[in-house]
Amino acid sequence: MFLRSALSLWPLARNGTRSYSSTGVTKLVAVTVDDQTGIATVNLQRPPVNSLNLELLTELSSSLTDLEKNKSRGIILKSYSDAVFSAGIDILEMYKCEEERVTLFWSALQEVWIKLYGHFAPTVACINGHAPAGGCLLALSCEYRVMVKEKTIGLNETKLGIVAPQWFIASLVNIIGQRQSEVALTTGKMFTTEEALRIGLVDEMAENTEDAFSKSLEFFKKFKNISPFARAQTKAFIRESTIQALVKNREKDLKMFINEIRKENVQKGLGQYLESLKKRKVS
Ligand SMILES: CCCCCCCCCCCC/C=C/CC(=O)SCCNC(=O)CCNC(=O)[C@H](O)C(C)(C)COP(=O)(O)OP(=O)(O)OC[C@H]1O[C@@H](n2cnc3c(N)ncnc32)[C@H](O)[C@@H]1OP(=O)(O)O
Repeated sequence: MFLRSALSLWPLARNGTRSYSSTGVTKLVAVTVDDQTGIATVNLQRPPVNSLNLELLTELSSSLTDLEKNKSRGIILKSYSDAVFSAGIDILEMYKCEEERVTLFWSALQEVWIKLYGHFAPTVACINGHAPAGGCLLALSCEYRVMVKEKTIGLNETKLGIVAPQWFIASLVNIIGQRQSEVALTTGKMFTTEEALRIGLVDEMAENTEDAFSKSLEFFKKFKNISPFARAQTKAFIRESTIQALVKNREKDLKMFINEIRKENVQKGLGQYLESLKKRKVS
């Protein structure tokens, strides 16, 4: 009953889904809520590779707030593209960046992670494309991961000459354990879907996006006979210490980020990495 009235805030589309965007105009994040199940699909749509810039993160953050307020029954996070789930942080947010913008940018990333990692309803990452670094972080924040075959995922920060912050690391350790994380992080390992499945970094492999989406929907059925309150509170207890570690240190984490990326050698490395991405395209 409550769900129905909450969902009525969203305009109903002909196919039984309600669409909305946090800004009133669908832009970088499109949310549709299935009228029957109350499950929201959050589609990242920033071509070409869904790299995470301030605007995308701001929209994602307000979409997550709206879903929390509207008591969504669950979230499926996916990409508009069948090639890339998210290329991670937009390198241009870190390369030759202005202090004011980079402060807003990193704060928005922290905010998204806190909201997604701690979202009360079940969350699934439908990883229908490559998911390096920040893209992997978004997937790790969800409770369940379904990944399309022959894609790649991982926290490859060291390959860019940067260090993954503690909360990135904790998100990985909580899923694959300390030993596997240490090897993966220090080597900047990008796992194929098959490898990721083998070490438990993802939970299921899918043939294609459609299959991944339908497997993502199946996940919610596990909670058919479980009290939503008991489920949500258990999740909160399990995730609380990881979330609090960042919440209590947001300012310190922000300063560390700004300090780190402004280093001359880091800026040089980021510049070279950007160049290599462009060259890779030509060859
Ligand atoms: C004491 C010290 C303590 C320290 C504490 C910590 C302090 C903080 C440290 C900082 C941490 C910062 C964390 C960062 C995490 C990140 O997310 S960094 C980003 C990492 N991302 C990547 O490495 C992905 C790079 N991209 C790719 O590998 C590929 O693009 C792809 C596999 C995703 C897709 O391949 P394909 O479909 O072939 O597309 P492309 O032709 O490669 O790309 C199209 C287009 O997009 C541009 N692009 C790709 N990725 C990015 C990106 N991340 N940012 C910006 N732009 C990107 C690419 O250059 C192409 O552009 P053009 O069309 O050529 O203009």
